[in-house]
Amino acid sequence: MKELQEEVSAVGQGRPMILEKDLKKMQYLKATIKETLRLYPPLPLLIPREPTQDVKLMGYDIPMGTQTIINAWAIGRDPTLWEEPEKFWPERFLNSSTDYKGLHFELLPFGSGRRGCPGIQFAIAIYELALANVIYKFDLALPNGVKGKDLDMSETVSSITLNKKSPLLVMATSRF
Ligand code: HEM
Repeated sequence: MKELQEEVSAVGQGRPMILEKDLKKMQYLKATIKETLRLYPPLPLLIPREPTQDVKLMGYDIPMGTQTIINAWAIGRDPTLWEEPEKFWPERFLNSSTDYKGLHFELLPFGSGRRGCPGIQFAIAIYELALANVIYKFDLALPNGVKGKDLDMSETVSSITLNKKSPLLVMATSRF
């Protein structure tokens, strides 16, 4: 959080708002969003697919028409793909070309291929702009002396989306 706020403050320089043109200077913000999407993909099982022909994949025979589910949540936490996969560690993306646009199969929050998410650019622009401005304008703290390490980060799936099991309570104090 400290690194994120320092980066956003350095770019904002006391101006009233962070604008879209500022975002390209915020590498830590982008890494933080990637790390969040790795650990908590909003559609953890993407959308089911059916192969249009018989496929042999990694030794498995998948007949045409089989409902196939891709577990992006599990891929994002696979210890053969990620160092310390359970750790929230945005720095892993700072000097890495890995992104979520569907070409790096270890990070698939928006799926991949011709049925991949067409809303990706819009979603990312909104995520970046909203997060940058919240962090820029407010100091955030947990209420009642709760420490970050004690926060309940357990998850649940309702319908097809991933949700936090218990609500996140945060105190926001205006910075200026
Ligand atoms: C953080 C936000 C979002 C996430 C994580 C997300 C994720 C996904 C995923 C995983 C898929 C299935 C891809 C696949 O099976 O390969 C999908 C499909 C889709 N998304 Fe998104 N999405 C987001 C935002 C949006 C937005 C903002 C829009 C529209 C403005 C959108 C429109 C669609 C549509 C229309 C499809 C179906 C594409 C098709 O079947 O051809 N999504 N999305």
